[in-house]
Amino acid sequence: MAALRRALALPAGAAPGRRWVRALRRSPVRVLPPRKEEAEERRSPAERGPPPPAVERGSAGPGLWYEKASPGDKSLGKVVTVAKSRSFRDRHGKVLLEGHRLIRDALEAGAVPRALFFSAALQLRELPPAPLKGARLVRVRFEDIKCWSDLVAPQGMIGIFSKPDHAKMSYPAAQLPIVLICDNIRDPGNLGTILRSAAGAGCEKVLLTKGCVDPWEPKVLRAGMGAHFRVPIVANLDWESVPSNLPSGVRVCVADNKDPGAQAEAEPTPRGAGSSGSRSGSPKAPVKPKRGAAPREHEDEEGAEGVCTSELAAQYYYENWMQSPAAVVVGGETHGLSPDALHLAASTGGKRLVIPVVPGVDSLNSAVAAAIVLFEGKRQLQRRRHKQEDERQKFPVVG
Ligand SMILES: C[S@@+](CC[C@H](N)C(=O)[O-])C[C@H]1O[C@@H](n2cnc3c(N)ncnc32)[C@H](O)[C@@H]1O
Repeated sequence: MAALRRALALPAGAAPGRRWVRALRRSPVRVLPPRKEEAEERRSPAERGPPPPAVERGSAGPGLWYEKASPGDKSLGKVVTVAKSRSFRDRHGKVLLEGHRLIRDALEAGAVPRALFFSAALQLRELPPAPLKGARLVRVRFEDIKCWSDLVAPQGMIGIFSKPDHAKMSYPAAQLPIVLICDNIRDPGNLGTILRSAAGAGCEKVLLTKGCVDPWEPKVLRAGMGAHFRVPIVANLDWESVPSNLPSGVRVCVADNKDPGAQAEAEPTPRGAGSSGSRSGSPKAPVKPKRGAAPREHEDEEGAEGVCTSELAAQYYYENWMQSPAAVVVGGETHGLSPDALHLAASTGGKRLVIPVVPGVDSLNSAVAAAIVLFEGKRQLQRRRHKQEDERQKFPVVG
């Protein structure tokens, strides 16, 4: 039991599940006698010193001791499988990170490693050594890591970290005063791609409402390509707590695929029979949903007393909307924008931003829509800054 607990970097006394117990029974990992080991865990890494002589060990630098897993040790593979599960993340507040680059990014941002499995001591030397001193380091065969890995090209390194707390991490300075809000994004590939775009645009932060896929799921991490350590992510928010995570005076806009300008053009037109397909009309008029029609997010669930979301004006995304600070909501793959998102936008004087698409195409992928709107926000901001700079140069303040 203690062996698996140690491998999963769980505190002494943590109650492991049945799967772990089964894994432990088959574990040939060599450990200290349990009681002694648990006392050992309570000591600081500095007090602990090198691993006990019962464990074959090596050194990757001053004070950096690692254990060598014995050949044929199957238990570590199980450890990795368990550590990939959502229940492990939720119950123990730990996440699994794979790949040298991602692990280095995590360490540099201040994430706390608990256990690290690696295949070459050289790789370990390329990581910042200080945070590693508190972690259990285990050298395993590259072949084993390849078996456990989810990557197409495994990099020989897998780590178990405390689930990063955005408030305690350090990120590159934001370059775009936009908070992106993900409203029920369920697909891991989409969420990872959205995070990557938000990090690429230099967003302030990303809020994930309850119902979004867990950002620490391996597929999200994979698609995120390191974005998790470049932009703060606040997950699992209910809509009541979204406003307290936004800057004051923010205007919340929503990316909306329901283009009112397109409604009049529902009939398909043969290719070449008219313009390029994009609409010339403006979507600006607020849309009032018809009573009795299929429930649409614009309907006000709170009745006449609530915020009238049907009054949320629509405009094309390339028309001016960017003001600092801003927030943008992108809707989920299946249901699109939630009534809560529309309420929040209406209550902050926000707009619906429509990316026009050709007739017959219902919507874009949520990650694509998010990227288009974010980078357009960035373009508008830069254009305004350049204009202000030009004006300053044309009319310098004398005095
Ligand atoms: C796949 S779409 C949602 C489709 C959903 N079945 C619906 O009809 O609402 C996911 C989200 O991407 C964004 N989106 C997709 N296409 C868009 C467009 N043309 N303009 C603006 N946002 C768009 C919206 O936020 C939308 O809620």
